[in-house]
Amino acid sequence: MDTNLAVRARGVSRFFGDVVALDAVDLDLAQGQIHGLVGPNGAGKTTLLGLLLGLATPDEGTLEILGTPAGRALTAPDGVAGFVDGPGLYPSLTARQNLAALAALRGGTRTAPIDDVLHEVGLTDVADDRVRGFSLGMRQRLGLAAALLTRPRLLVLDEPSNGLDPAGKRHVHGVLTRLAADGAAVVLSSHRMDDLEALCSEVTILATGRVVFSGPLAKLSAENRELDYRLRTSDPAAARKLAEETPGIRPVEDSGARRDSEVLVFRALVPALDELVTRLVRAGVAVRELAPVVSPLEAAFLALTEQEVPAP
Ligand SMILES: Nc1ncnc2c1ncn2[C@@H]1O[C@H](COP(=O)(O)OP(=O)(O)OP(=O)(O)O)[C@@H](O)[C@H]1O
Repeated sequence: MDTNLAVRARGVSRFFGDVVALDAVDLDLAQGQIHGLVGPNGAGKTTLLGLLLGLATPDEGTLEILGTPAGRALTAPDGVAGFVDGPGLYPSLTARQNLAALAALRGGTRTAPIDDVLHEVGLTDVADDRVRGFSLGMRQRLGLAAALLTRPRLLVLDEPSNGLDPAGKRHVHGVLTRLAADGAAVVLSSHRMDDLEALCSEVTILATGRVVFSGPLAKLSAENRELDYRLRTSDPAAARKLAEETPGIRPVEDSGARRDSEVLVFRALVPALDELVTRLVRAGVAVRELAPVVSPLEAAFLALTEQEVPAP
């Protein structure tokens, strides 16, 4: 067994009647890493996270969590915390009382100080307010605080950025990054590719219950993959002409960009892109914006799950 792995799944399947929610999933989650889980609706993300939380057991395959084979009993494995389908909270209790109730359930000895976790997720000011009046984002943060209370070595989160405003999101990202830096494994699902790219070192892409990619985000980089790019310059006409003359640059006509638009959209590999930028600079054309229309992760997601690329 690889002791650096927080999770090792081999051939894990899970069925709901005729529905194959997970189909022979292999997954390695390393300690000290934040791992993103993406996939279209119904791909099996929540089902997989539920297995890690002990909410269900695999119908086929083997699953090791923090070095222990997942048994048949439906209990959260020791050292694992998190939630799927939103955190379970008592609405009539305050944030602090919710955490105290959870700490009492855990025996109180192995938990982190309540004030510390409230501070960590930025809920100190509303610690004594009833959860009934909390927004979705505040509930998400309290759910995270509840998970942190148990000092998890594996944190499992389903759409943790749901309902968070930009400041709340930054807060949560900071918490997760610190947790991973301290050696915990974090796995989270999200439909927000920008969140995953900002946070995760590794991703797994699921499609209809199967793993279609799993590995470092860097492996999905633009190096070996043609992407669509948007280019805005000080001289759109000159830029268009230079792009047409540069080998490997293909204009994308059906992208919604009009001929007279200031923005040029084209498809290219990175070396052709480098060449075009060099030619623009040499011709005295200033590059004001050059960016992929969709990020490398989103492009891979769309390609691997066979979804249509939206027009820019
Ligand atoms: N309790 C259940 N009973 C029957 N079918 C289920 C159950 N839970 C999940 N499924 C089915 O299993 C498949 C995977 O569902 P799951 O919720 O894991 O997907 P998901 O990737 O989390 O989707 P979403 O992005 O919409 O949350 C779907 O076809 C779903 O309908």
